[in-house]
Amino acid sequence: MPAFDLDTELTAERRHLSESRAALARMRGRAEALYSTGDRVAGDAYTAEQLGRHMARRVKELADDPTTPLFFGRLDIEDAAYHVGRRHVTDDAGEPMVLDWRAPLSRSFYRASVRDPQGVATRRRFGFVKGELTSFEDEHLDRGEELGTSSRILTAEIERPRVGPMRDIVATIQPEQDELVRAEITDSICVQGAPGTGKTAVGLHRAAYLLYLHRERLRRSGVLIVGPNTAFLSYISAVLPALGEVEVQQATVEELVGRAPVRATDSPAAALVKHDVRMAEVLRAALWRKLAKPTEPIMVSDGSYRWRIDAEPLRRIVDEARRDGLPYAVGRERVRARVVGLLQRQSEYRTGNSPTDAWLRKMSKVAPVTGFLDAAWPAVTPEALVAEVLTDPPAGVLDDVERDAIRWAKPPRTVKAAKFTSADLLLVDEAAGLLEREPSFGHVVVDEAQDLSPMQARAIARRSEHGSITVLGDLAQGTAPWAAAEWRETLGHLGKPEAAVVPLTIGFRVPASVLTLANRLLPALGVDVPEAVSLRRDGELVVVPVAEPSDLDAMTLAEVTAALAHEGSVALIAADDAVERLRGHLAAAGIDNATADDVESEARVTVVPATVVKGLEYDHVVVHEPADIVDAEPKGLNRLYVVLTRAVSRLSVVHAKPLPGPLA
Ligand SMILES: Nc1ncnc2c1ncn2[C@@H]1O[C@H](COP(=O)(O)OP(=O)(O)OP(=O)(O)O)[C@@H](O)[C@H]1O
Repeated sequence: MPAFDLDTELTAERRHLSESRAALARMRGRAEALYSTGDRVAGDAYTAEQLGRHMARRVKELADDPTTPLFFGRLDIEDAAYHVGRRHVTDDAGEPMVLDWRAPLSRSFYRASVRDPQGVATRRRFGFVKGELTSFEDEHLDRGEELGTSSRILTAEIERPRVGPMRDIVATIQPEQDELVRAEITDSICVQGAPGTGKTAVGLHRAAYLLYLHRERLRRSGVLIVGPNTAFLSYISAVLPALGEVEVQQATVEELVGRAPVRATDSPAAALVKHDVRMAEVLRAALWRKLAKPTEPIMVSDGSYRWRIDAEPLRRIVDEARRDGLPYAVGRERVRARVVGLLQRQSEYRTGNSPTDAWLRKMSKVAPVTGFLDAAWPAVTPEALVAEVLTDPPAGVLDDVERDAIRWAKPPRTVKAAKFTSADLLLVDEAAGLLEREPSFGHVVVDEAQDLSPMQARAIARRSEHGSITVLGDLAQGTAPWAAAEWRETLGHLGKPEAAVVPLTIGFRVPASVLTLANRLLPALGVDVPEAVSLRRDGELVVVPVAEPSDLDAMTLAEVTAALAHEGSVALIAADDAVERLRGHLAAAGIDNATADDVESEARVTVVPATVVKGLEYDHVVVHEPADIVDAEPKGLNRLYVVLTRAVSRLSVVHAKPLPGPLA
């Protein structure tokens, strides 16, 4: 017989939950009241605006989502009980009722063990159904009891059906994940994890953790999440707001570098050259080649005076600015300032007066000075530099075949009229980085990083130069032509060669039976990565061979229909060129279906092109003709590995052609 009565205990916990909810509502009420009086109490318009922004964010942060539990755990430490939840809740006297999961004390909720109890006598996990507290589970660490991954509540959380966008995992972060989430802000880390090991979850929770611990610093510099496509970004978009973090930017690399619209596409050969790291060298050389040794003096008439600077000091100024390693445009302004400085010295010497600011401004723009600059250190725009390189790719770094591959067949008449491809915009971004420094984020999380090209990685490096990064990926899921085969090189391009590579191996998504099938592909993928071990013993795998190719679509439709009999989301994944046809079949059969971008859709079936499904997950996945998915691209087997590892509960593989080699 336990020392306490379960019902009484449950009732007490429910009471604490409702009292905490009420306290949170009062906190929000106070924040709202302050928000609405903000402009009256603030001294001036600027302070009012700042205060208004702060309070608006605070009000948003304090929103209570009735469908998620306000707390999910409790620690008993030396006769005191601490409830651990999504955010701090205090009573009217300021006493804590719920501790934020990121608070130092909460760490023990995730890390304490029998071996290292960290002062915790009992750890309690709560079970919830639709926001209602329905059960709890105790581990008496002081009595040597520990559940680990056999916790019923953890199992239920992992096995729950998936609907809608990704959810947070604060209630069940595992120790190996927690170590990454709570790594120091100065640490850049690279997480190599098999499918479904929680890489994305870890990255997002680390962002939330760092924002909590270093709020002021990161508010100024910002936190950025980089994902592979917009479908993925909308899938993860709800996680940070649910954790109270509403000010994190999310973008694809294309969006980061998208200063002009994409108006053309590259041939595969051209794209390969443009994504190659040697393009950085090509652009750098093309830019600095523009400097010319000054050979003429500068002569400026200024009223009745004439000033002169000889070619020799001008050469020195240019050389020094070059040696300082400044970005190009900054160097140009440095040279201008030094020239004006020399003119100023002459004027002071002759007139005995310090010149005015207006005089200095005038001198910096007089024709002899700008003429000298235009010859010795000409102004250039990033677009113009790239246009120049693509019009006539310089020899030296690239071979003739590569130069031909990227040469514009028909150069545009003006730079403005240039039709840039998405790879060109990366080059423009690289060029912009040579001209001026990008402001750096405080922390950047990069997901699916195995697919970054060197030039994409450099675009991210420019935005995280003074911050740290969390790199998430799986070499086995690399599908881009330039996908990494090992992490060191990518980390070098990302500007963090020293980042530790840490593996995650416990799989929370894919059931063991499905993982066993997908793992058969691993030896053929040409990378050396640890396999995931699935925590999930449930799950089903069905392979449906179709004898008559003309029956393939109908059999696929039948599998989707059968899947709908179960709870949860259903994805039909096919080679990209089959997607429209299959959507047509579903529509004709009256089955409502959505595209992967549309996370708000009510439709239970999503039809996803194989090239878009990375990072996503569905309860039931129907894969249509794997051989076509493999044949569609050079890294088709890697793509198939991604596709097969999207299923949370059930996977059906429907095929008329023979299954690809390793699966047959
Ligand atoms: N500690 C955990 N508790 C409960 N669920 C978890 C935990 N860790 C991960 N999950 C769940 O497992 C699933 C997979 O996680 P996530 O998408 O982060 O994996 P991933 O490693 O990024 O996968 P992929 O490589 O396929 O993109 C998600 O539904 C996530 O919520």
